[in-house]
Amino acid sequence: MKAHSGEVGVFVRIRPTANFAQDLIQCLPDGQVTQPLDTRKSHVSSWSFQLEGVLRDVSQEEFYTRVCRWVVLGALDGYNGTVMCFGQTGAGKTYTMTGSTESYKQRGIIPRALQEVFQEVEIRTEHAFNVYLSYLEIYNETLVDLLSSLQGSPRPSPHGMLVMEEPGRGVFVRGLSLHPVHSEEEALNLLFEGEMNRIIGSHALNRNSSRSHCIFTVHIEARSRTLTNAKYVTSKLNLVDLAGSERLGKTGSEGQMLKEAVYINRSLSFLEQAILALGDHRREHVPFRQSKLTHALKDSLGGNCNTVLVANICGEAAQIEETLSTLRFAGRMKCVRTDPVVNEHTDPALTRTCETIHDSVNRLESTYKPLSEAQQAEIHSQVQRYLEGSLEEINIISVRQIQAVFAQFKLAVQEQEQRVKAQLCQTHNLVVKDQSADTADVKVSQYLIHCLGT
Ligand SMILES: Nc1ncnc2c1ncn2[C@@H]1O[C@H](COP(=O)(O)OP(=O)(O)OP(=O)(O)O)[C@@H](O)[C@H]1O
Repeated sequence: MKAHSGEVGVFVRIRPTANFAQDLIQCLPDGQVTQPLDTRKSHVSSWSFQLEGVLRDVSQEEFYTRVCRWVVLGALDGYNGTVMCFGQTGAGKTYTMTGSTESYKQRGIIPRALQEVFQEVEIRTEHAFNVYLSYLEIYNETLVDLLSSLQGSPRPSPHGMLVMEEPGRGVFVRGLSLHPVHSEEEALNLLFEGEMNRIIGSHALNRNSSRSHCIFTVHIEARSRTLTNAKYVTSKLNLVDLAGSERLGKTGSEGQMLKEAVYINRSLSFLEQAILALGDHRREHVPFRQSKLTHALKDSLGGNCNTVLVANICGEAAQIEETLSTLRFAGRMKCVRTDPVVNEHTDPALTRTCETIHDSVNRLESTYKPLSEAQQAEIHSQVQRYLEGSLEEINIISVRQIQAVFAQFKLAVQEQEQRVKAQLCQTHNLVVKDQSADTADVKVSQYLIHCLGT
């Protein structure tokens, strides 16, 4: 079940209810929602939403395979990916994203994605992968690093954490720790560490209600082991568990919980405004900076990203208002366009190394190329001037030239020999003819001829 390219994939997951048979909101696979007759308060009893699919009574494994797997595999190919769970409190967002601790079979999207990533790293041997994790919590408009307690985490910045944007790097959180992981086990340990640090509260609709938005990010970098170019790809896989919207009357939140609920509802409303603007192609401005959540998710909602929204709803008729509100949000998300492209980069250090190697290979090649006539004449001239003393150094840039210079020297020595021999022969003849010449001169000439190998 893969969303069409250029569209956000929107899926509905219905939390199973105890009164499944009579109490269920009818939610058909094509996005039709109907309300049971006896709970109708108005005459509108049927709504229609454009969605990828409605999943009811599916196992965690099937849900992951049908909805998320393609986004995870895309991240290994260099595409950014986002899977985000949205819905009212208690609808099953954390169950979907992290899973239940009750059994291994009930593990959610994050542990399954980590397993998939490391299985693929083993299989894709032609690439060297670097995997890093970060875990961000947004609680009451404050950014919290859920992994800051781990060894090796940077000391918290005195200026606090901040959502920032840089060309080429996109959106990132300054001060958020990034942890290298080399195996599924190591990654799961970090996930559990972060889970322990999350802020959980208890209210009428959920005993373990997340009081914050959480963004678990898998950062992937892949370099080819076979190609010696400086290109490499990176991606960010954002797995987002949003805090649940809540009707304050229904949850009965008070005090700190009430304050949290107000922050949660306000930030979700800003998220909805950003989604509305993203889906309206006539609007030039998208209000991402209204909240920390929308700012942190700026490059993860649409644009260069494979995006999936999971709309978690409760099956009970009593939750119809909240369900419709969630489905309206899901419908708006469907209007958001995406344009995923592989994040390819060039390593400047490696580029320089490659250029140096390339230059050396070129020089080595040119070094063994035969010399042209002009080059040979130039070397001949340089050697002559060097021998005469008018040139101090011979300009040599290749092995071929060295060979040519030696050849010229050999020639010069041979010519010199010829000249000496000729001179000596002349002198010898003179000596033979001129009996009056000094015998000592003759001996010197004979000695020289012997030395020169005649
Ligand atoms: N598909 C499901 N199958 C079985 N149990 C589920 C399912 N969905 C949710 N639950 C159970 O329902 C309860 C509430 O779910 P969960 O905590 O995931 O909701 P939530 O949407 O994250 O709520 P909140 O926004 O308050 O954090 C949990 O006990 C969870 O195990």
